[in-house]
Amino acid sequence: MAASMAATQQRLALGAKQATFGPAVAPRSAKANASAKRFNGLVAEAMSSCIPVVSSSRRTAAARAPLPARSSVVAQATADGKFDYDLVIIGCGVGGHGAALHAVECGLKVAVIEGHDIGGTCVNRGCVPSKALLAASGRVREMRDKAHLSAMGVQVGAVSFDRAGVAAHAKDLASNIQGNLKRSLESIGVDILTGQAKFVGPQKVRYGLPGRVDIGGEVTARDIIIATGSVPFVPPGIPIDGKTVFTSDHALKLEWLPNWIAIIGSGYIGLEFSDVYTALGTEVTFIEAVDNLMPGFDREIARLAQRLLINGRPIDYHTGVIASKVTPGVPGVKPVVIELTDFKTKEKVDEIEVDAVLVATGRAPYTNGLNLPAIGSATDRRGFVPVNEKMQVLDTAGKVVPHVYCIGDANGKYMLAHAASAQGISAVENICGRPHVVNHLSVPAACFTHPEVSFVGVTQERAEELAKEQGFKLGVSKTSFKGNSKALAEKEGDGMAKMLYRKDTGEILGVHIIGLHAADLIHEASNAIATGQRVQDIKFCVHAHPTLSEVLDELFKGAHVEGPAAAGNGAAKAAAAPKAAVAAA
Ligand SMILES: Cc1cc2nc3c(=O)[nH]c(=O)nc-3n(C[C@H](O)[C@H](O)[C@H](O)COP(=O)(O)OP(=O)(O)OC[C@H]3O[C@@H](n4cnc5c(N)ncnc54)[C@H](O)[C@@H]3O)c2cc1C
Ligand SMILES: NC(=O)c1ccc[n+]([C@@H]2O[C@H](COP(=O)([O-])OP(=O)(O)OC[C@H]3O[C@@H](n4cnc5c(N)ncnc54)[C@H](O)[C@@H]3O)[C@@H](O)[C@H]2O)c1
Repeated sequence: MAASMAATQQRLALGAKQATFGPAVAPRSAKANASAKRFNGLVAEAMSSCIPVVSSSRRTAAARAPLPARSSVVAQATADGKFDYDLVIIGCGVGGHGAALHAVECGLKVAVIEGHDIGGTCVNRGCVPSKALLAASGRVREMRDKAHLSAMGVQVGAVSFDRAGVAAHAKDLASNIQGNLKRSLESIGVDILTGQAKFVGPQKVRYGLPGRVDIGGEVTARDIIIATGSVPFVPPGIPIDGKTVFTSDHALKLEWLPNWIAIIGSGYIGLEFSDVYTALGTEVTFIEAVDNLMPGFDREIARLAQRLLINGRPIDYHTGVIASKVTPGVPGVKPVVIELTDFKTKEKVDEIEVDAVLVATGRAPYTNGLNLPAIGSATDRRGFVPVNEKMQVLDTAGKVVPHVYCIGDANGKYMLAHAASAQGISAVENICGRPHVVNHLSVPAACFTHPEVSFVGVTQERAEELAKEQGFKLGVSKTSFKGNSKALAEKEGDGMAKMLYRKDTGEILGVHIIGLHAADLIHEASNAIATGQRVQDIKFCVHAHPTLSEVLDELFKGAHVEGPAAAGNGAAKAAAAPKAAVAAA
């Protein structure tokens, strides 16, 4: 599984390289982009329109911007002549894309049906453009940090940036990567069908675009994967005007930089945008329903994150409150008014005025319109498609619907891009008759702030509960970036890593990192969990010096397993290695 995932990623990287050096490079200037749009309907509509948001009271059924692209494809039947395709994937975000690549590798005849833009949220309105904004604004922050630079003997003059240039970087990157994804599918013979798809019966899907008789059709497939993703969730009482009150969909366009922005929600999106905004000179006020900021993170890591990412920056916060009513303003003329209500008592506690509001309160599945009753299924009350651990869709009685799978944000298991892709690969494995289950506890997560925060597995709070429930002794090992030569050379000693493990078996339960390049560092831990490596084994692995990865090396070496498991295989393997090397020589 890890190998096929890596292979998929390699193909993605290859696609990117081809686009960079090959003839199909997307133009970078705004003018050139404009002309490219005329030829690439997929890109054009994606970039110029906003997707619907889900309000808690009403699901916006408004059609996504129409995608004038390919009309219906006349498919040649599968080998047995029974179906048009072996596999049809509804939705071509990163989940659908990953599944399609793996399915072709497994010899299946595949079509994807995409209703809006290839690449979905991640490429067009998520991971990719947000990381471009973080990269550019992070550079501004770094170059303006005179104290940090002068401590290394470096002086810089005034540092300026061009907002439109930063925005163009994000837009161009998304457009490039969207093109790469599309080409990577076309090059291996995946049919890309355009339109919103819905079930019209078992193993049969109809797709099309409102008002476009030239686009659409009906296809049959032996297996179908639903990969329709998610859209921003907006709580009641918050009207989105896209100008002064907006979601990440609008914020990523960086159309203006308010002097003061309130960010509702201090999760991934809130934190990453606070990093972008404060680096570019905007003051931030967090409004968080829970009593502490970053409630989804391990408490100790969240406290340090608060010190590093919040306290030293122009950020204040209100916790334990919700924005019960928001009245949009007019940019530069009239402020936005936010009524704050105590989350527990429901009493109005305050009113604040800001220039803009970013709503970052989670995401809702985009699953309406799929017509699940046609296959005997229905979404749960939050709109997620119910699945079992093999990603097979369940019917209203909880039984497996044959030949239908759901992956990614639409099933709500873990709303991350790489989780969607891993689930897609897993579903294809199951379709091919090789039973497979994704271990979500080995799926890493990262927040790309400066410094980054990353983790895999459970928090310390959850690990303590597990230790009590299951009667084992919990081990906690910690290291600091302050003792790491590479981090100190970079004058980036702020940060820590923490590992939670079972003292009796050495099983790794969770690893949390905050510090320079934490998002890259976490993979040694996530791979260890995925492959069942234990502390007593991994502590014998050798890390290059001086590297940040030694933060993890120390973390593993600092762990102590007790009892019979303590010796592990590591010592034995380490002792055997020289003999093996001699034998090989
Ligand atoms: C601002 C932001 C930043 C993010 N950053 C990261 C990050 O750094 N790392 C990370 O791992 N995750 C990140 N995420 C989350 C990540 O984007 C999602 O988890 C991921 O995109 C989910 O992939 P998916 O394939 O399930 O769905 P999506 O990417 O949402 O794709 C679903 C696709 O299905 C299409 N579709 C929907 N209904 C139909 C239909 N009926 N017929 C045909 N097509 C349909 C949609 O148009 C869409 O293209 C971020 C999200 C946001 C909003
Ligand atoms: N780096 C990444 O991997 C990355 C980056 C961005 C987004 N994402 C994904 O996108 C999804 C959405 O991100 P997000 O930050 O919107 O959601 P989130 O679930 O990470 O955080 C939402 C926050 O909003 C708070 N909240 C909810 N309702 C509220 C209300 N009415 N008033 C005040 N606070 C409220 C919650 O307590 C929580 O802290 C996440 O599931 C995440 O997986 C990932």
